[in-house]
Amino acid sequence: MRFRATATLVDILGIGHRYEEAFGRLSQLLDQLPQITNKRARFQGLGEAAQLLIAAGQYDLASSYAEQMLDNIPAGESACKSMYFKLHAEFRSGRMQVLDPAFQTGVDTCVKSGENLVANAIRADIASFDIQQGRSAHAIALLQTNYAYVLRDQYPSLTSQFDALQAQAYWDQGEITHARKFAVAAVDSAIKSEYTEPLSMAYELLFRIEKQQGNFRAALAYHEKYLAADKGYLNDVSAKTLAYQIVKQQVQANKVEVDALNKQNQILQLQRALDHKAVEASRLYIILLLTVLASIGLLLYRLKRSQLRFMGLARQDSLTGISNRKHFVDEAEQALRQAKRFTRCASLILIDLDHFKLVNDTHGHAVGDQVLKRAVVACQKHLHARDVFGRLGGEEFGILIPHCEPEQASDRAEQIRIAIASTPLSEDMHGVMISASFGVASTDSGNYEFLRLLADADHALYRAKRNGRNCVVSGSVTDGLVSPYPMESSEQTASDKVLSASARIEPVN
Ligand SMILES: Nc1nc2c(ncn2[C@@H]2O[C@H](COP(=O)(O)OP(=O)(O)OP(=O)(O)O)[C@@H](O)[C@H]2O)c(=O)[nH]1
Repeated sequence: MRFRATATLVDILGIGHRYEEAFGRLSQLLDQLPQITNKRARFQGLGEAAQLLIAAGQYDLASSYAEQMLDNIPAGESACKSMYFKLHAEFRSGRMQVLDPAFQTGVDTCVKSGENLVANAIRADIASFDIQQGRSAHAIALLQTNYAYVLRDQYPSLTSQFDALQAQAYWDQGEITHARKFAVAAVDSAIKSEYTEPLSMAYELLFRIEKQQGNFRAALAYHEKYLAADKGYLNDVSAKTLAYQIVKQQVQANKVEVDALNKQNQILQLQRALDHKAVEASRLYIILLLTVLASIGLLLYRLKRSQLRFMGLARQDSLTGISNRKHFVDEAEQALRQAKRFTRCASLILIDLDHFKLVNDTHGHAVGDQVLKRAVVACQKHLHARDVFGRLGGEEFGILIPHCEPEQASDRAEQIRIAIASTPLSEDMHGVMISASFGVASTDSGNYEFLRLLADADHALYRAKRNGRNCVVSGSVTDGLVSPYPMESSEQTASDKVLSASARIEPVN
């Protein structure tokens, strides 16, 4: 509906000589045309385009629109109008050398469809071409034959055209009376408010007729009217052509502007895409970086874990899982330093399993290992949180108890002794006797040196062995480093073993 309304508007604006607006609307109409599928609407729009473009002298363009009309004629319409636009464009182009038979076909088509007005418009072009070609008699015959129908239709521009053409043809034939009659008729039938081609033709003929007849006053009057009509007509033609060119330029300028905007838009889109890509790239870079960092973190974590595991293994006794000798000594020394700082008493219990060699020899090394483990479990049941417990070597163990007076230490040792002696045994350990001897020493004398304390406990332990084993003996530094009991040459005390791994303390005589 909008398309058809615009087409009608183009027609009205053209009739009203508002050519610039008409071409502006026509441009909109032609822009919409590709989207229009309705045949009737397309036919109407194409017809308006062809008609207005012929008026502006754009014959080739008009012809192409007329051909589009011919290609798709809607139901209820004939090819008559489309053919007329095409033929009229061809004739007005001035390129026609001989009369195209299509003109007669056009006339026949229009007559057949009952569109006599259009048929006569085509006949007017044929007659005009005949006059141009010097076949004025033929033109008169054609115009005369159809003149009655033209008069009946009362379409001023066509009537005026028929009159002017007959006047011209009769003039060419030398029939002045008829020429004058039709020239006057052309002036009378012309649209009064407009300067048209037939009006200009008619005034020119009248001027020539009067001049030829010697009526110079009348000739001058017609000449003036001819000049005015011709000028008016040419102005109108120029106005149409100019309007067409102005609108064409505007449309082109708009297109260039739209193209520029589109290009700008494309650049912006490309820029946005590039930004997006850059963000994506940096995001990938960050992900890559994070992955590398995570891998490094994981590697460090694994390294740390295995380091800790190795450190733990390095500190552990592999059979019993408790601290080994070195770690025990380190921990015990640290606990003694603490005790010294707060001048609190600390005690060391040395434990040595009794006749362990005999267990190994009698029941085998595996049973010996079991006994060691069970003895450790028995000890652990009586340990407190701050106690430092470790295996000093072979079947010897040490417990350093911080904040512990000698009496308390002896009591704790006694509890552990009972626990070891009453260790439950499994079936494969049948006949094994487990017991341990205990040597206890304390820092109550104010000496916090680990080796000295170890030596004291060692001597107490030695006495416990001498006392018959499976008992607790408490000793002190006052007992001296020299054992009151003679030691078998093969026997080596726990302190000897520790000293052999660190600084040896020479006995004081
Ligand atoms: N099964 C086993 N035996 C060990 C282990 N470490 C040391 N031994 C043995 O422990 C025994 C210690 O024997 P000795 O030093 O003579 O002491 P003992 O037989 O307990 O005698 P007393 O200490 O005087 O009661 C040796 O036979 C060592 O081979 C071990 O990890 N497992």
